[in-house]
Amino acid sequence: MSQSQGVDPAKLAAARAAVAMVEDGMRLGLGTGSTAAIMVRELAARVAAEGLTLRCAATSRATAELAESLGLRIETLDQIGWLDLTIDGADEVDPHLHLVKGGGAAHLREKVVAAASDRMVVVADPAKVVETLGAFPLPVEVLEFGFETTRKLIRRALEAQDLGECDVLQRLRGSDPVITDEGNLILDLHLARIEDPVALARALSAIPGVVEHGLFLGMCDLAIIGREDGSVIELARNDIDADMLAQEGE
Ligand SMILES: O=C(CO)[C@H](O)[C@H](O)COP(=O)(O)O
Repeated sequence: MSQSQGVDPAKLAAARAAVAMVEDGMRLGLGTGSTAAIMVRELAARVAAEGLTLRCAATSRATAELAESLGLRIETLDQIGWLDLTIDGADEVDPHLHLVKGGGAAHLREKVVAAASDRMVVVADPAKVVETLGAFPLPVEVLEFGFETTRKLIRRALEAQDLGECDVLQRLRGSDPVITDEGNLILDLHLARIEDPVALARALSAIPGVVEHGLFLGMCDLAIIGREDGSVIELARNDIDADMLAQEGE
């Protein structure tokens, strides 16, 4: 299709395999991040070549702008109502297809869109596949109002889960706070390992100033992991085995 020069071959392979799943007439959610951006370019090229009729909702302003610049029409989620398929990237994917997302500060809209989709397919490179979530700092979108109080409550929740030693750092771009598309702030939780993502998700969601955390549990149906040689591995839940992890760690 359209792109390939200078594009990460593993991300491109994953993006192409996901775009091959798109059928005429589908209602699609378009993810955010570098892999999702490659997917959007591949999708736009397919639409142009085959004249597909699609309805698309974007998970961020950045994705909406990219898609529209490539000729894809973006509608709001409410205009479309429900989606057949969302294709998005991830920062980490574990053997249960639990995800950490939000490296691009878009996990709030990404979660809303994924929750309104029949299927969520993740596109990623092998570095994203982990046995245990947590090496990637967990993004938490929080309200500006009471920001320090919310940070304190998050620290308390982490202490209750024996994660009290971890840094809880505000995400900055240069010296300015990162502001999300919804006008909120991001705290990154440097946890190293998340032994019990379900318990952590529950504890974070119970804090009023937390708008949304980056744990996506039980939402992803399929992860397409691209490889440098252009091949892909498709992982349904519990398919990520020790062999693959060992191989990718070499
Ligand atoms: O969750 C996300 C944005 O909020 C991205 O999907 C995630 O950060 C992966 O991005 P990339 O494909 O650039 O590695």
